[in-house]
Amino acid sequence: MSPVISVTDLTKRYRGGVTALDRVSFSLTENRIYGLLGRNGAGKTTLMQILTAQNFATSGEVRVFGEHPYENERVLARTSFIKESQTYPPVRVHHVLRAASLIHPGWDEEFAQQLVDDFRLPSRRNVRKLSRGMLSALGIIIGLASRAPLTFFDEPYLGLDAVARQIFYDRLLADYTEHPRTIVLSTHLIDEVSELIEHVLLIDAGRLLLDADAETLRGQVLTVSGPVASVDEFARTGTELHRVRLGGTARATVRGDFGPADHDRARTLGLALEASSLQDTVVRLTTATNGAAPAITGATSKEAHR
Ligand SMILES: Nc1ncnc2c1ncn2[C@@H]1O[C@H](COP(=O)(O)OP(=O)(O)OP(=O)(O)O)[C@@H](O)[C@H]1O
Repeated sequence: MSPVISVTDLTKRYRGGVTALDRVSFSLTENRIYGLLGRNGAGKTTLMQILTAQNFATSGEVRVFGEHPYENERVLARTSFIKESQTYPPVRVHHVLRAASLIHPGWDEEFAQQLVDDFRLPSRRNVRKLSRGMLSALGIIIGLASRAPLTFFDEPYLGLDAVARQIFYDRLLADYTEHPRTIVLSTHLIDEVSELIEHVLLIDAGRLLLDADAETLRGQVLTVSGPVASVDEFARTGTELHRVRLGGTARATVRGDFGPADHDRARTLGLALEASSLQDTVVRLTTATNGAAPAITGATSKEAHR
């Protein structure tokens, strides 16, 4: 099966010397939900802009549906990109939705109307008069109802309240289950989307730090706590990412190819053990060695140290 996206050695340098992307390589398979994660300025938006032909690479190869995306109607018609702070012409909401329906061949009008109701969007109001959260809801409705085979959401929920964000997650998951497609979701609200994400891409300072199946990753990063000597011993079986010490006890986040035998050993050592949350893993990996933590790449638990 050919990948939906294939990126090889992608580098983007902006004028002024910022390297936003530094030899990034990965591929995305169809019908998965990808989480594109990373700190502010990591390079996420730049990457999505290049993949949707809204920005140019300095070097490297990008293929979307096997083709170059630039000025490529075949590719762009199958792609939807919902940006943070998306702007619209000053027309009524239903006119914006009508325009979106004409651009996207997979548009589902009934679904769009249902989402308008769900988000309580005033469809006869001019978009200039929408609140910040309502504008975000409009982008989300377009992103979902377009049912594009490849959909990017770049921090789509600026100003959106917790209830509306939950509606977004619920509708996204339900619709994705019925109409599988490739979704790339960039967000800082990692805890909120951790159940949604099937595969994680973590970018830090322009470099791909993590390319891993979310379920596999859950077993690879563990937090152990107990007597310092036991924590020391357990930590030697992997890479220690973080440690907090409290008197004679310690709590450490350790990354490794752990299996049932390691869990048993932790118990024998008198340690409490839990899987690290995705948010914790991302925080620890991007701070472990001042952003220079070893990369974990590949859909399996194989690690590639660079
Ligand atoms: N047009 C530009 N000219 C110069 N530098 C830019 C430009 N656009 C982005 N950058 C820089 O490139 C780097 C990556 O920016 P980018 O917007 O891709 O990050 P991001 O991961 O999306 O960040 P955030 O999570 O804050 O939205 C940053 O250092 C940013 O300042």
